[in-house]
Amino acid sequence: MLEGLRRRFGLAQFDEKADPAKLARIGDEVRARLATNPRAEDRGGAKADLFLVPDMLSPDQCKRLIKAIDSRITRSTLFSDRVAPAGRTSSTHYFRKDLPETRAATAAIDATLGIERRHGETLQGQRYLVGQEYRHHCDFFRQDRPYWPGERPRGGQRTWTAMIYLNEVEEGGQTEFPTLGLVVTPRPGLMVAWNNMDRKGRPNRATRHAALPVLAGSKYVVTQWYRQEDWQVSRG
Ligand SMILES: O=C(O)CCC(=O)C(=O)O
Ligand SMILES: [Fe+2]
Repeated sequence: MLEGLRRRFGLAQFDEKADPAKLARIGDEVRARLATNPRAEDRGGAKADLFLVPDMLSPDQCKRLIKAIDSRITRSTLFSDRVAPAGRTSSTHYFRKDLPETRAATAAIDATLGIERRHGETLQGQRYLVGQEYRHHCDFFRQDRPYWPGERPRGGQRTWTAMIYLNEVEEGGQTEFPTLGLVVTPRPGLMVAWNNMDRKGRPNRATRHAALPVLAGSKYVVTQWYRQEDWQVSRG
């Protein structure tokens, strides 16, 4: 098919690392699991698969994760070339996977979603100070972007995002999903988990979201992104 036609009709070329059939199956499995979890609250409705699950981590676990984040932190980067450099102003911590608090957090998230550890990216922590934010964006990858050849061999497309708030923010810092009409207020231990794909296994733009600016206090979260294939730290 001609490249121009493909682009005009928004048809992505088939890529086995972003395979709609596989992505739809992962979406179905995780949604079915969360839908039968009495602690999970469905907030995505017909537009997206999105659930809230409270008390994923104890207050003590949250405190220890915050301490780890503060111990080693660097300016957050963007995978996307489309978000303005000012669009993500938080700082990031990459958790060592052998630490007990990292293992406890990833085990709890994996078990709740029913996704195997091999699909999980390195667990990240984010810290937002007053004025810091992450403007509206989607977490999925676009195959027509310069970052895709780099992300593709590292496990391919992103499937689910699971984020757990670690503290209460004095003011601001909510996560907003404008298309879903949803604003989530940070609460320690609360997880928000969503499928970045739609039910046909294609990127779901209804999952567009932002971390609203922190107005007072600070905000700490851990974020787990899952990939269609096995996560690879180095390329190959
Ligand atoms: O911190 C938040 O509320 C959202 C963060 C986010 O969207 C991301 O890190 O991709
Ligand atoms: Fe995001």
